[in-house]
Amino acid sequence: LTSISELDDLKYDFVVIGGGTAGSVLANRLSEDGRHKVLVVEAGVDNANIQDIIVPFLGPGAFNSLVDWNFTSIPQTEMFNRTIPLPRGFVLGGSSSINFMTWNRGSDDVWDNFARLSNDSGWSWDSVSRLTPPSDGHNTTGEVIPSAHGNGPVLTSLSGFATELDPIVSGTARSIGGRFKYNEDPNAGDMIGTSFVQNSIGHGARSSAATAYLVPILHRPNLDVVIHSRVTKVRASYPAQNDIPTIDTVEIAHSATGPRIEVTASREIILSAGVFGTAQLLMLSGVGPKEELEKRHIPVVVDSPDVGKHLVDHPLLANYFVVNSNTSFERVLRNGSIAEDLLGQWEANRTGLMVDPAAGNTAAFLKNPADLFPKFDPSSGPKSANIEMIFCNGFEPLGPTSLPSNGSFMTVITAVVSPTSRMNLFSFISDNFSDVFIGGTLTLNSTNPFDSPVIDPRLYSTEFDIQTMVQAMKDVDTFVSESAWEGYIVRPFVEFSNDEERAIYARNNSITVNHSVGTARMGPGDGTDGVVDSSLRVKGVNGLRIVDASVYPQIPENHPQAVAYILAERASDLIRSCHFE
Ligand SMILES: Cc1cc2nc3c(=O)[nH]c(=O)nc-3n(C[C@H](O)[C@H](O)[C@H](O)COP(=O)(O)OP(=O)(O)OC[C@H]3O[C@@H](n4cnc5c(N)ncnc54)[C@H](O)[C@@H]3O)c2cc1C
Repeated sequence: LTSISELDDLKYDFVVIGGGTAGSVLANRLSEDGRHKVLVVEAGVDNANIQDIIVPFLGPGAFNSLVDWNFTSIPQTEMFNRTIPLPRGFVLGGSSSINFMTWNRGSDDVWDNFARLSNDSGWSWDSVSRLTPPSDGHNTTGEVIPSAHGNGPVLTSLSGFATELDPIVSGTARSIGGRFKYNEDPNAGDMIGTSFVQNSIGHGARSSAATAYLVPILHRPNLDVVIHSRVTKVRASYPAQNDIPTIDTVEIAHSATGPRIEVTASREIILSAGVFGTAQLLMLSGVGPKEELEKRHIPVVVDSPDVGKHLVDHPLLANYFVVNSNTSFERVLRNGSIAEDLLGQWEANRTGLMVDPAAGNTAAFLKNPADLFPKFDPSSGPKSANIEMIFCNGFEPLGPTSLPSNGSFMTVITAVVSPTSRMNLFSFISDNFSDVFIGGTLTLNSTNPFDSPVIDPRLYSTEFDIQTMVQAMKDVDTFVSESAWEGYIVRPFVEFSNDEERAIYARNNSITVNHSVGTARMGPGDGTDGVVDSSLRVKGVNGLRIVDASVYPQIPENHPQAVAYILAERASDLIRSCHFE
């Protein structure tokens, strides 16, 4: 449905707010047995027939377009007051429809850590992906362990277009070993090492939550999906019993000034509006830090101090090298007719450069060297990294540097994947938690649901984060100085003589990997630590759960979309166990 005026009945069993990554999974699982009426309310547009979404190489074309919310951070103090773009999917499938498609389930200790932080052993290591053959059908022996993969509907595969970098990177990892050792399959429980990248791609096209979970079930008579419709508030329709209100009503609008329509849910409302939308909607509905709500004259339903706190993302830096190459992909970015030919090839038989995201076919997840921050490792455990490097066969325009008009390039993307810009200041020095909170925040800009919230990820707000990025830059230099790279690398695009120069460059040029999480995090029991309990129920009310990346109790040290799918699959089981006899 394209308008709320098309809804003929305003009463459902379940209402899912947001038809994004997690919301699409819930829509599917909750409507599966046909006995419950489910409504999905999506603010954004339809995902069908949008070329930048479907063709993997064209993915970045979706940023800053009509399928992107186009959020921007406030000026970042530790980045010379630069503002950082924060894209999010404004479309069915949500961010899974516009992301870079890298597929990491996380190490087993990411999941064990979720279980520890929520005091719920149910959050354990599990599998949800199905591996399909790469588009070029190449022999993948030694690049992936098929038995480590499950049978969920999202199609995942290795790259379908080999690049000259692939054998150099994997060969270097095998010869250098140590921190850079070769890892046959990063999705088999241990992420550490250098591997071939798996993507949420099947048969040369993006596999998103919309294509895998939502579109195939749109015919179900007990499911309604309405797009172009923004939820502006959730509330209780009758007085609280035992002081605990039951949230059962969703207010929806097309525009800031347009009429509000109310829909009720007899069983549950599930908030899956993503890391920015969910926290904003909670606060607009009176669930949030008391002082923040009172400042905006919003009646307090629940004083929930963690709403909008602990926002954290992975800082990203593009490291460029001038290389000897005839195949690096910037020729496609510079010349429209080459791009057209490659698109023609993709349309004809789903082969060629367009079948992969330009994100690179190989990546490494590394621990910091032991002497960088001795005895301090904020990651989830020994199989989770501090640093990621992604090797891209061309110039990735990620950050303020524009594509030079000539020359061939390699980009090595580096990221800090265990950032500490999320903690209390002293929490990692001793067990004495301090009140000095240094994590990122999301707060309201106004009470208008159509205004963007104020987003402050506080990138590089700790010494650990900036020094880890400097280490990552030096790790790249170490890796590419091995003999396998001789004759290929001409020179680094930017030369550094010391770590101070590296740190300044990182602060000046970093963006994020778009992995924001944590604004409504999960906490143990019923206490005020955390917005939701380990079953993802909002503390202090009945009838409302949150299922999306905002509930992660710690940022996973990997690309987080697969974590959202797994989270939503388990949430569906939890909800079904309460309501499905
Ligand atoms: C540009 C980009 C690149 C990324 N690259 C990768 C990658 O390569 N690999 C990886 O693993 N992860 C990647 N990620 C991260 C990953 O995609 C997200 O973490 C994940 O998809 C989040 O899922 P979600 O369900 O929490 O939110 P989303 O998928 O963002 O879903 C939220 C949905 O709610 C809707 N919504 C919001 N507010 C409202 C409202 N008020 N009313 C109605 N609907 C609303 C939104 O329109 C959206 O559809 C990337 C993200 C982005 C943005």
